[in-house]
Amino acid sequence: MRLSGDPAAATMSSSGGSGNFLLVPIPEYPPLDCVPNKTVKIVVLGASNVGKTALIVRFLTKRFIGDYEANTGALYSRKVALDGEEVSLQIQDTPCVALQVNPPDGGGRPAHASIPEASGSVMSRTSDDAEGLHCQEQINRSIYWADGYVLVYSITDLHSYRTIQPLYQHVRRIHPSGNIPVILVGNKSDLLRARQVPADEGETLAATLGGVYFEASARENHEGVHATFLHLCQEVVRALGGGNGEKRRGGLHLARPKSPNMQELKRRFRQVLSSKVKSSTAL
Ligand SMILES: Nc1nc2c(ncn2[C@@H]2O[C@H](COP(=O)(O)OP(=O)(O)OP(=O)(O)O)[C@@H](O)[C@H]2O)c(=O)[nH]1
Repeated sequence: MRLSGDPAAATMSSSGGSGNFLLVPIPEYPPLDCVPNKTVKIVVLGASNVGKTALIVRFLTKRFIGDYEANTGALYSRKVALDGEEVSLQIQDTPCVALQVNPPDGGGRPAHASIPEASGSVMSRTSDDAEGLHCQEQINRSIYWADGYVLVYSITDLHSYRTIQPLYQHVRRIHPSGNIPVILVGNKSDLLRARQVPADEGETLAATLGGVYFEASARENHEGVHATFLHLCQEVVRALGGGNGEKRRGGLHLARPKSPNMQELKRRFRQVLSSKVKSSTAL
């Protein structure tokens, strides 16, 4: 990935929030700028707090930003050079999905999946399906829209790992047929001492999903995150019938960003300057 220059981090006072916030520009291309009929649409899915946003920010800016406002599901559009071809990459961040642990007597909410019907009928606000997965309507729409899927769990959170299988089943209910490129990411690999999910469990699960497993750390390592998104983009282009099948050299390079839309940034990222930093400067 090549970013022209290093996006300047800007510190701005928040409107309505408290204190200063560090904003990292994520340059955007308005969708109409997208390269016609060469668009790769990716959605990043997973339980709460696994690092979905951090992975996207690391991929797009090469930086790790520790804290964000609650994930509301932003869409990022970038032009990228993929194996020598220019494509428009759209990455949809999503709010967390929750695995409801249904009471043993099978009580709890009716098991139904509000999946977009071919007729486009309105779906219920949320959907609970047989595995007790709780998805907001916007997540179902993102699943419906996307060509490729990044399923994320944290290696430090067994529950987030257990969410992956029902989440994949849910994706399959929305896309019952065809090849849906999927990668499984075990994030926070820098927290080895807090590991709850062995790497081979991730490998095994990825194999059952028909995808590839990547262990990554949005905090520590840009290359690993880049390789993750590169692999999925190549799989999506192959699945969409682009290229002639074999993996070509060239990799993935982000095009020169336009000037960031700071108003847009205000809506996307905020990082409360950590009290540690303040107290250390106060010493
Ligand atoms: N140590 C470590 N912490 C990480 C890593 N990635 C994310 N985090 C932290 O995990 C927390 C959640 O990161 P987010 O990117 O907001 O996770 P999310 O999945 O978008 O969270 P939701 O808003 O709950 O959906 C933040 O405090 C991050 O700083 C990582 O690779 N290593």
